[in-house]
Amino acid sequence: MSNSKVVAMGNDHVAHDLKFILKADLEEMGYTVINFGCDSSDAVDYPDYARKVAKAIIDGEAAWGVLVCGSGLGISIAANRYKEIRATPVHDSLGARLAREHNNANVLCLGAQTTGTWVARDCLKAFFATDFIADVHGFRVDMLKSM
Ligand SMILES: O=C[C@H](O)[C@H](O)[C@H](O)COP(=O)(O)O
Repeated sequence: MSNSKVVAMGNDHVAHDLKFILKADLEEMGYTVINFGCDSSDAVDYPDYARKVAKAIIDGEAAWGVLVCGSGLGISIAANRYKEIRATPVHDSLGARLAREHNNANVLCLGAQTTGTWVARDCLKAFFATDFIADVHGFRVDMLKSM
């Protein structure tokens, strides 16, 4: 079965509320969501959740990831430790669109403390509505793969 409509989600304790909102949006958009995140305010460590989502993508369980922490920064740094992951922190829908068009990002990172709920939802929609423009930008993404 194709995993192209499967999204792995991960988040820390700061971001469980936003995670559930984005999960519902993704399901409404027709995606199956695997929730690897934490579901409460009890303190956890964002690298653990970035690792779970990266592993799901590397193992072929999901094609996409959405990671949310306070800033969207720590969790993106953690996810980008994995060669197969192109995780981009995004703060508006233009950034979300360019992350797909130019960078072929496979993981969207959002900050629950830095991006309002409606902007985050807008970013999500833009990210998942946009295709990579491989014929123009593919050679640079290939360069990333070889680094
Ligand atoms: O980049 C890291 C994230 O913003 C974390 O959500 C944040 O560091 C968690 O901080 P605290 O444990 O103070 O809630």
